[in-house]
Amino acid sequence: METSPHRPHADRQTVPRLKVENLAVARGGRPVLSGVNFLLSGGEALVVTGRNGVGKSTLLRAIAGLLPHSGGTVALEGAGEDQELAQATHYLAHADGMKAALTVRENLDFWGNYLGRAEDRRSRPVAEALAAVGLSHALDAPFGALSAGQKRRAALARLLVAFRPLWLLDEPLTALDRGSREKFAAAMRAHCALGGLIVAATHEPLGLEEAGELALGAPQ
Ligand SMILES: Nc1ncnc2c1ncn2[C@@H]1O[C@H](COP(=O)(O)OP(=O)(O)OP(=O)(O)O)[C@@H](O)[C@H]1O
Repeated sequence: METSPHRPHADRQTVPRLKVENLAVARGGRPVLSGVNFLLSGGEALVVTGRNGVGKSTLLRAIAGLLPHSGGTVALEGAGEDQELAQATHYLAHADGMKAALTVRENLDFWGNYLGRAEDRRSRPVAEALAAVGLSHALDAPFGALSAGQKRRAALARLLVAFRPLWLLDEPLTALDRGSREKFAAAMRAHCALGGLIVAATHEPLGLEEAGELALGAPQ
């Protein structure tokens, strides 16, 4: 599957490139993906579509290095000196990765420090990240007391508190209302404008008109 997404304005000085070549992945001993090819450069987004069970989450997990490849290669070039793909990636799946008893601020402070926010000037302060997802009012609320959509917004703010060039997003819009979706679309556009890359699996429009599409076939 080949695709060449549209390329909006990005910081061209250190343009990272995600190169996926002839990728094949099996699950439970059964081939799920084969012959997946695409090239994504800093500033670009790719939306992965396809029916339930076709392998969208499998593709994201394989790119993140969480599933072995039965063939092909995944390489992130130019993300930073000696930077491994894992250190250059935010992988957002269904779990929120937050502690219920800690406040939203405490959770995001933890993640920002753990993920090395000080290492990149594009990392955003916690208050700014929460404003970007419309959750400023919940800064000091325990994470466990948030609604499903608010929890998702806090998880999305985690992407912003420590800049990492590659975002792998699995159904990022789950539980978000319309206003939150628009805010997150703006955050994704801002990430691309900073030279970031986004690969997102979704059944719903992300609000990124310039994104390329990788339509996985062979419905299960
Ligand atoms: N842990 C597992 N062990 C074996 N097979 C699995 C496992 N997880 C997923 N699969 C299989 O891999 C295939 C791809 O699953 P995947 O979750 O990647 O699909 P998807 O396109 O993301 O689906 P959805 O739209 O429902 O989220 C499916 O046929 C599924 O049954």
